[in-house]
Amino acid sequence: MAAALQLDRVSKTYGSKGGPNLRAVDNVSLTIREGERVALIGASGSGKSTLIRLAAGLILADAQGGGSGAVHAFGIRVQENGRLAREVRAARRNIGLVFQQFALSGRLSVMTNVLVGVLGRISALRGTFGLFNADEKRTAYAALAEVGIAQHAAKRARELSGGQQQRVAIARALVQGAKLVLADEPIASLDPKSAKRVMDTLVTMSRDYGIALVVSLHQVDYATAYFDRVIAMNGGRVVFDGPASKINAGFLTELYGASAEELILPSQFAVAAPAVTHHPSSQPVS
Ligand SMILES: Nc1ncnc2c1ncn2[C@@H]1O[C@H](COP(=O)(O)OP(=O)(O)OP(=O)(O)O)[C@@H](O)[C@H]1O
Repeated sequence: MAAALQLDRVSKTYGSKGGPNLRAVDNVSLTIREGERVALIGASGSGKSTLIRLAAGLILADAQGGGSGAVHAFGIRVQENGRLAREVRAARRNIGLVFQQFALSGRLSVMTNVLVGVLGRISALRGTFGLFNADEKRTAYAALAEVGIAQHAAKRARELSGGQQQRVAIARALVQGAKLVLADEPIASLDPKSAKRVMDTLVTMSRDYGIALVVSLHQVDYATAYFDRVIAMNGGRVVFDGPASKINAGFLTELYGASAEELILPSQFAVAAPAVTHHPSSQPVS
């Protein structure tokens, strides 16, 4: 069975005017299995966002030759050796993105934003003119109901709160039929209650539909509350990849020194247990 995501010796170097180049991701190899849920943690600037963008083929890895810099999703090549793969569109069809920036089109309705998830499957012409059929609309509405915001379907996306917008992005990934969801700091800048709802929704979706999930998180407390496997990055490298149960304050200080502090929530913000519902009879909404 092909891995949901496979990275082979992937690096990304950013040039800076007058200064030294910065290696944001340094020779990372990792495998995420189908249906697996993984939290990606690390202090600010450790390379989490860059890694997620590389995985989605939104940015190109360094060209180093020798089969390095290869990214595959479900066995389909996304990029290799600093070039996007010819089959990248097919690979992306399986990948849902839940990103804070460029997530939604604020002036379009919530419903239309979710319908964008269908675009991978319908003709470009029909998509351009927004000609979605009744079946597609029903599917999109069902996905919005699934993430608990069907009542906002007709509103413009920008009228929704940050947490609601993240749930629209999750509904879009469901409609898309994504088998892997990459979420880049989906709860950054959300209040604790909204953050919990977004995390609950992501994990419920993953459990119910067997969707692999990679979530970058600033706060380790969410990583340990919601995930079995944690990948920790520092200076562009993977410094830990293992069970969440190993992560505690002492271990984080070993990994990050003083910057461990920014990863640990003050106790008044302790993360409540996940409210993850399981519907064994659920059918994919797509
Ligand atoms: N487009 C870019 N050009 C130049 N440098 C960049 C670019 N994007 C990221 N970097 C640098 O690469 C490093 C890794 O950044 P990245 O955003 O991946 O880290 P992060 O772990 O996601 O951080 P945060 O938690 O603050 O989002 C940082 O030093 C950052 O300044």
